[in-house]
Amino acid sequence: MNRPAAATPPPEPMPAGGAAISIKGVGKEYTTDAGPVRALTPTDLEIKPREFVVLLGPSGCGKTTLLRMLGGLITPTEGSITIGDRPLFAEGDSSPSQEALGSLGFVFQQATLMPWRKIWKNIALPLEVKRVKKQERRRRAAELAESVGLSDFLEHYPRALSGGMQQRVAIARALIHRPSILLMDEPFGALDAMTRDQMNAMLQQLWMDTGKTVVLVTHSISEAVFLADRVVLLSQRPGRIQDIVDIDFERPRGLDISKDPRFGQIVQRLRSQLGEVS
Ligand SMILES: Nc1ncnc2c1ncn2[C@@H]1O[C@H](COP(=O)(O)OP(=O)(O)OP(=O)(O)O)[C@@H](O)[C@H]1O
Repeated sequence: MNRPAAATPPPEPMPAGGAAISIKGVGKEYTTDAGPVRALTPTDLEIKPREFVVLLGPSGCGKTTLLRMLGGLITPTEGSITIGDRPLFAEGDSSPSQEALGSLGFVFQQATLMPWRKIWKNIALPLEVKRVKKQERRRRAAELAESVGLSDFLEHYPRALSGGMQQRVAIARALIHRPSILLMDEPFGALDAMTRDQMNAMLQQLWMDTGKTVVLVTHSISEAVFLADRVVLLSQRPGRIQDIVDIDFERPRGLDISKDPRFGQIVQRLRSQLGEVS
């Protein structure tokens, strides 16, 4: 595994003792031709600065819906979301505050790189939009490429990279504007099991090195227990928080932690809870 270096600067300061993300009564009902679809019941959750929270739950329980609302990509039907001390959505807002959006980076299941752009230019794309000078874009892209173990690929094109490497590029791209919070929607869901394990180890190290707050959605119970400080278990649609499980294994966690009997017990507990609701 490529062990990333501690390259990125510390995240933006958060209010002392305050939450990184505060979710109050946030719910979502989609309007469809067949009528309203309630995806998420009004939900409260506080996420601490530098915390690693994993959203876990059965298919269709509203995990992606919640994450996309945190990312300002869709509007809550009710409730409010605050990022640090900045409202992202106040109650009744129909669009997110641009100021709060600056604290957020988003990683999707697909890397969606631009095939005609070199890796460093893919990583630096958000800075190009902000008209940052080329030398500075190149410097910051190289720094982040190092932190995700891709220093040797800056001048390559995406086609030369495996799926896991492309997802590393997507993570670097999401971090290039120095957000304090990283939102990840099944980022490794399309990868094979071995690559996924490596990516989880890389992500844990990156999180430890950079001090970001991470919210990650997954279907995988073992991935959730390996990565999380807290697993937030959502019930079947319409989603609601069914349980919150603290995971207190020491960091860094090695991949062999899955052999620890206590790891197995937590996985089993979550599995039976998921079984109860699916
Ligand atoms: N744009 C939309 N319009 C209408 N209904 C939607 C829309 N997006 C999601 N839904 C519905 O809302 C519910 C929650 O979807 P969501 O994608 O948030 O769940 P999920 O837990 O992320 O599912 P999965 O694990 O399968 O990705 C589902 O029933 C889904 O069909």
